[in-house]
Parts: sequence; structure tokens; C-alpha cells
Amino acid sequence: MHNNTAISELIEAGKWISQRGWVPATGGNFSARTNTGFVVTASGFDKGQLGSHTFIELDHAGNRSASAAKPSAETELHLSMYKLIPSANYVLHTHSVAATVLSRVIKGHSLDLHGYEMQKSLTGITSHLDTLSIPIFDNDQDIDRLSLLVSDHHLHIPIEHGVLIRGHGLYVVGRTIGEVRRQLEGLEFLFACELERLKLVGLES
Ligand SMILES: CSCCC(=O)C(=O)COP(=O)(O)O
Ligand SMILES: [Zn+2]
Repeated sequence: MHNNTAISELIEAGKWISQRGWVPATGGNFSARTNTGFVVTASGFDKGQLGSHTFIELDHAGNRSASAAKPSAETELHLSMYKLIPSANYVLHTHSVAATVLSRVIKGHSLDLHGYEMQKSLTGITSHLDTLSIPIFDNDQDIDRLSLLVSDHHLHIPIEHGVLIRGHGLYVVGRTIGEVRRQLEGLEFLFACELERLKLVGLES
């Protein structure tokens, strides 16, 4: 895919994601794999108001061409996910209330969801009886170290849809812009439901 096509898709996705309140302030970052490497959002911008000047182009090795803007502080995590999941062509990172709070109250290493019909919005899930497991990693300001942790974990349990970073947010992957948006919307719906459920029945249930 051409860089300009990917940038247009991510600008559009950013407006949609921002309208839903999943990228407050300057939170979140987005990227796509392209035929010359990757495009990633520049650091520190409102992701609901992106323009072509708020994207950085990287080559296949993840190196950027000389440019005034700084790539997302979390670029390394995006590049790791592309390396780990060859079918992934898009990575969206969001900071919703539900993802932030749920990843803090769940003390284990994964959020395991079952019993929800909407699990079927995730690629490969065909029943509410399946368990949809999203790994949770402790947040770390050292993104290289966090990326290594995610990569190590993937060797044992392959990441399918995305990962949660505790108290921070969600990273979701997809083959197409349609798939990554569907998976993001599905996961955010499930997180909101699970948060409501835990408020009603408590953490042990
Ligand atoms: C105020 S958000 C803190 C940084 C962060 O977690 C994020 O997603 C945005 O960082 P970026 O460098 O991509 O703008
Ligand atoms: Zn973030």
C-alpha cells in the first residue's frame, strides 16, 4: 500500500476514534505497514486532528528519513508488533477509560473474556463460549524494554488481536483498516461491558 493511502485511512480512523473518546488529550498513536516500510503518527499531536504533516515515514528497518517531527514515543512497540505478526498491516493504540481501568483492576497477566456474543467481532472467534484472552503487560516508560517483554511473551503465547498495557491502554492489530477498526470497536465494547459487570458483581465473579 502507498504511504498516502495509509495516511488518509489513519487520519479518518483518528477522527472516528477521537469522537468515541478513546484518544483523550494527545494519547494514542497509529501506524500502517506500507510498500516502502511504515507510516506512524508524530509524537504529541491530538490524534483526532491529524494531517499529512503529523505522520512520519519509516523504511523497512524502521529508520526514519530526516524530518523535523518526532515519531511517536511508542514507535518501537508498533514495529515489534509488525515483526511478531506478519499478517498485521495496521496497529492502533488507544487510551479508553475502560481499557485503562480494567487493565489496572485485573491483577493477572491476561483479561479473559467469555459469554459475550460480541466476542465474534474479533477475527477467529466463532462463539460466545470461546475464551478471548488479551495479554496484559505492566506499563514501562522504557518502550524498548516493554517491546522485548511483548516479543518474549509472543514466543510462548502468540498475540492474535492485541495487547493491553496496564493503566495505559490497548494496542490492536489488523490486516486491513476495516479489520483493525472492527477489532478495536469490538474490544472497546467488550471492555466497557466487562467493567460494568465487575462493578455490579465484584472482582471475584
Ligand atoms: C498524554 S499521552 C502519553 C504518551 C502516550 O501514552 C501516547 O500514547 C502518546 O504518545 P505519542 O508520543 O505517540 O504522542
Ligand atoms: Zn499510549
